[in-house]
Amino acid sequence: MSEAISAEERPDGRGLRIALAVARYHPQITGAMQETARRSLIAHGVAEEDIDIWQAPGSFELPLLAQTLAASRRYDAIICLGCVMKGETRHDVLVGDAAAQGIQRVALDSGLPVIFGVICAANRLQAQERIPRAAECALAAIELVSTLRRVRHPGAMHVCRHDQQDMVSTSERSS
Ligand SMILES: Nc1c(NC[C@H](O)[C@H](O)[C@H](O)CO)[nH]c(=O)[nH]c1=O
Ligand SMILES: CC(=O)[C@@H](O)COP(=O)(O)O
Repeated sequence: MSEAISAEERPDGRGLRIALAVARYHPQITGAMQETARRSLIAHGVAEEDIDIWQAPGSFELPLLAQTLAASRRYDAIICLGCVMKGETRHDVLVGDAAAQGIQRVALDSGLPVIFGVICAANRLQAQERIPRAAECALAAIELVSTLRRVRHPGAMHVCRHDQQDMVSTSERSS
Protein backbone atom coordinates (compact mmCIF):
# COMPACT_ATOMS: atom_id res chain seq x y z
CA MET A 1 0.00 0.00 0.00
CA SER A 2 1.41 3.43 -0.92
CA GLU A 3 1.63 6.06 1.81
CA ALA A 4 0.05 9.49 1.43
CA ILE A 5 2.51 12.29 0.63
CA SER A 6 2.15 15.50 2.64
CA ALA A 7 2.28 18.91 0.92
CA GLU A 8 5.85 19.44 2.21
CA GLU A 9 7.02 16.11 0.79
CA ARG A 10 5.39 16.54 -2.62
CA PRO A 11 8.13 17.01 -5.25
CA ASP A 12 8.27 20.71 -6.07
CA GLY A 13 9.60 21.52 -9.51
CA ARG A 14 8.93 25.27 -9.40
CA GLY A 15 11.78 27.26 -10.90
CA LEU A 16 13.62 24.23 -12.28
CA ARG A 17 14.97 24.14 -15.82
CA ILE A 18 14.86 20.63 -17.22
CA ALA A 19 16.23 19.16 -20.44
CA LEU A 20 14.63 16.09 -21.96
CA ALA A 21 17.15 14.20 -24.12
CA VAL A 22 15.02 11.90 -26.24
CA ALA A 23 16.19 9.13 -28.58
CA ARG A 24 14.15 8.96 -31.80
CA TYR A 25 14.64 5.21 -32.30
CA HIS A 26 11.25 3.49 -31.76
CA PRO A 27 9.61 6.92 -32.04
CA GLN A 28 6.09 5.84 -31.06
CA ILE A 29 7.40 4.66 -27.70
CA THR A 30 9.86 7.48 -27.06
CA GLY A 31 7.39 10.13 -28.25
CA ALA A 32 4.87 8.87 -25.69
CA MET A 33 7.57 8.81 -23.02
CA GLN A 34 8.51 12.39 -23.85
CA GLU A 35 4.91 13.54 -23.44
CA THR A 36 4.49 11.53 -20.22
CA ALA A 37 7.61 13.08 -18.69
CA ARG A 38 6.66 16.58 -19.84
CA ARG A 39 3.17 16.35 -18.32
CA SER A 40 4.52 14.98 -15.06
CA LEU A 41 7.06 17.82 -14.78
CA ILE A 42 4.34 20.41 -15.41
CA ALA A 43 2.02 18.69 -12.90
CA HIS A 44 4.77 19.10 -10.31
CA GLY A 45 5.29 22.79 -10.93
CA VAL A 46 7.91 23.01 -13.67
CA ALA A 47 7.01 25.83 -16.06
CA GLU A 48 6.30 24.70 -19.62
CA GLU A 49 8.83 27.19 -20.99
CA ASP A 50 11.52 25.76 -18.67
CA ILE A 51 11.35 22.34 -20.31
CA ASP A 52 13.52 21.94 -23.41
CA ILE A 53 13.34 18.88 -25.63
CA TRP A 54 16.45 17.73 -27.50
CA GLN A 55 16.54 14.72 -29.78
CA ALA A 56 19.21 12.12 -30.53
CA PRO A 57 19.08 9.52 -33.33
CA GLY A 58 19.23 6.56 -30.93
CA SER A 59 19.91 5.68 -27.31
CA PHE A 60 23.59 5.16 -28.11
CA GLU A 61 23.89 8.91 -28.74
CA LEU A 62 22.13 9.96 -25.51
CA PRO A 63 25.30 10.21 -23.38
CA LEU A 64 26.99 12.68 -25.76
CA LEU A 65 23.82 14.75 -25.97
CA ALA A 66 23.48 14.69 -22.18
CA GLN A 67 27.13 15.62 -21.72
CA THR A 68 26.71 18.60 -24.03
CA LEU A 69 23.52 19.70 -22.27
CA ALA A 70 25.25 19.42 -18.89
CA ALA A 71 28.20 21.48 -20.12
CA SER A 72 25.83 24.23 -21.30
CA ARG A 73 24.99 24.89 -17.61
CA ARG A 74 21.45 25.80 -18.68
CA TYR A 75 19.69 23.00 -16.81
CA ASP A 76 19.12 21.82 -13.25
CA ALA A 77 18.58 18.25 -14.45
CA ILE A 78 18.62 16.18 -17.61
CA ILE A 79 16.22 13.33 -18.25
CA CYS A 80 17.38 10.82 -20.88
CA LEU A 81 14.59 8.88 -22.56
CA GLY A 82 14.98 6.01 -25.00
CA CYS A 83 13.72 2.58 -25.92
CA VAL A 84 16.05 -0.31 -26.67
CA MET A 85 14.25 -3.33 -28.04
CA LYS A 86 15.55 -6.81 -28.76
CA GLY A 87 16.31 -7.27 -32.46
CA GLU A 88 17.81 -10.25 -34.27
CA THR A 89 21.34 -9.72 -32.99
CA ARG A 90 22.87 -8.60 -29.68
CA HIS A 91 23.07 -5.03 -30.90
CA ASP A 92 20.37 -4.08 -28.37
CA VAL A 93 22.59 -5.25 -25.48
CA LEU A 94 25.49 -3.11 -26.66
CA VAL A 95 23.27 -0.05 -27.19
CA GLY A 96 21.55 -0.46 -23.80
CA ASP A 97 24.80 -0.98 -21.89
CA ALA A 98 26.49 1.95 -23.62
CA ALA A 99 23.54 4.20 -22.84
CA ALA A 100 23.41 3.16 -19.17
CA GLN A 101 27.14 3.51 -18.57
CA GLY A 102 27.45 6.71 -20.60
CA ILE A 103 24.54 8.39 -18.85
CA GLN A 104 25.89 7.41 -15.44
CA ARG A 105 29.29 8.80 -16.42
CA VAL A 106 27.79 12.15 -17.43
CA ALA A 107 25.99 12.36 -14.08
CA LEU A 108 29.14 11.60 -12.09
CA ASP A 109 31.39 13.85 -14.19
CA SER A 110 29.00 16.81 -14.17
CA GLY A 111 27.47 16.49 -10.69
CA LEU A 112 24.06 17.09 -12.25
CA PRO A 113 21.07 14.79 -11.93
CA VAL A 114 21.11 12.90 -15.25
CA ILE A 115 18.23 10.46 -15.16
CA PHE A 116 18.30 7.05 -16.88
CA GLY A 117 14.98 6.66 -18.65
CA VAL A 118 15.95 4.09 -21.24
CA ILE A 119 13.52 1.17 -21.46
CA CYS A 120 15.20 -2.14 -22.33
CA ALA A 121 12.39 -4.34 -23.61
CA ALA A 122 12.12 -7.79 -25.16
CA ASN A 123 9.24 -6.72 -27.40
CA ARG A 124 6.86 -3.86 -28.27
CA LEU A 125 4.23 -4.83 -25.68
CA GLN A 126 6.81 -4.81 -22.90
CA ALA A 127 7.98 -1.41 -24.07
CA GLN A 128 4.45 0.02 -24.25
CA GLU A 129 3.72 -1.17 -20.73
CA ARG A 130 6.74 0.76 -19.49
CA ILE A 131 5.92 4.14 -21.02
CA PRO A 132 4.62 5.40 -17.61
CA ARG A 133 8.16 4.96 -16.24
CA ALA A 134 8.87 8.32 -17.85
CA ALA A 135 6.75 9.96 -15.14
CA GLU A 136 8.91 8.28 -12.49
CA CYS A 137 11.94 9.74 -14.24
CA ALA A 138 10.43 13.23 -13.98
CA LEU A 139 9.92 12.78 -10.24
CA ALA A 140 13.40 11.33 -9.82
CA ALA A 141 14.86 14.44 -11.44
CA ILE A 142 12.93 16.86 -9.21
CA GLU A 143 13.71 14.86 -6.07
CA LEU A 144 17.42 14.59 -6.80
CA VAL A 145 17.80 18.30 -7.56
CA SER A 146 16.24 19.03 -4.17
CA THR A 147 18.31 16.43 -2.30
CA LEU A 148 21.61 17.55 -3.84
CA ARG A 149 20.81 21.19 -3.00
CA ARG A 150 20.14 20.29 0.63
CA VAL A 151 23.40 18.35 0.83
CA ARG A 152 25.39 21.11 -0.86
CA HIS A 153 23.73 24.03 0.99
CA PRO A 154 22.68 22.60 4.36
CA GLY A 155 21.93 26.01 5.92
CA ALA A 156 19.79 27.34 3.11
CA MET A 157 16.06 27.04 2.60
CA HIS A 158 14.93 26.50 -0.99
CA VAL A 159 17.00 27.95 -3.79
CA CYS A 160 14.50 28.97 -6.42
CA ARG A 161 14.98 31.28 -9.39
CA HIS A 162 11.48 32.66 -9.57
CA ASP A 163 10.40 32.97 -5.97
CA GLN A 164 12.49 35.68 -4.33
CA GLN A 165 11.10 34.87 -0.87
CA ASP A 166 12.29 31.30 -1.12
CA MET A 167 15.82 32.52 -1.88
CA VAL A 168 16.17 34.01 1.62
CA SER A 169 18.41 31.79 3.73
CA THR A 170 17.48 30.63 7.23
CA SER A 171 20.06 32.94 8.82
CA GLU A 172 18.67 35.98 6.94
CA ARG A 173 15.16 35.08 8.03
CA SER A 174 16.01 34.88 11.71
CA SER A 175 17.86 38.24 11.75
N1 LIG B 1 18.46 -0.83 -31.86
C1 LIG B 1 18.22 0.31 -31.18
C2 LIG B 1 18.97 1.49 -31.39
N2 LIG B 1 19.97 1.48 -32.29
C3 LIG B 1 20.56 2.67 -32.84
C4 LIG B 1 21.70 3.19 -31.99
O1 LIG B 1 21.20 3.80 -30.81
C5 LIG B 1 22.49 4.25 -32.74
O2 LIG B 1 21.67 5.32 -33.09
C6 LIG B 1 23.15 3.70 -34.00
O3 LIG B 1 23.92 2.57 -33.71
C7 LIG B 1 24.07 4.78 -34.64
O4 LIG B 1 25.13 5.13 -33.75
N3 LIG B 1 18.71 2.60 -30.67
C8 LIG B 1 17.70 2.62 -29.75
O5 LIG B 1 17.45 3.66 -29.10
N4 LIG B 1 16.94 1.50 -29.56
C9 LIG B 1 17.18 0.34 -30.23
O6 LIG B 1 16.46 -0.66 -30.00
C1 LIG C 1 20.66 -0.93 -36.26
C2 LIG C 1 19.95 -1.26 -35.02
O1 LIG C 1 20.12 -0.64 -34.01
C3 LIG C 1 18.97 -2.39 -35.00
O2 LIG C 1 18.45 -2.58 -36.28
C4 LIG C 1 19.55 -3.65 -34.46
O3 LIG C 1 18.68 -4.73 -34.73
P1 LIG C 1 19.28 -6.17 -35.11
O4 LIG C 1 19.81 -6.75 -33.83
O5 LIG C 1 18.08 -6.95 -35.62
O6 LIG C 1 20.34 -5.97 -36.16
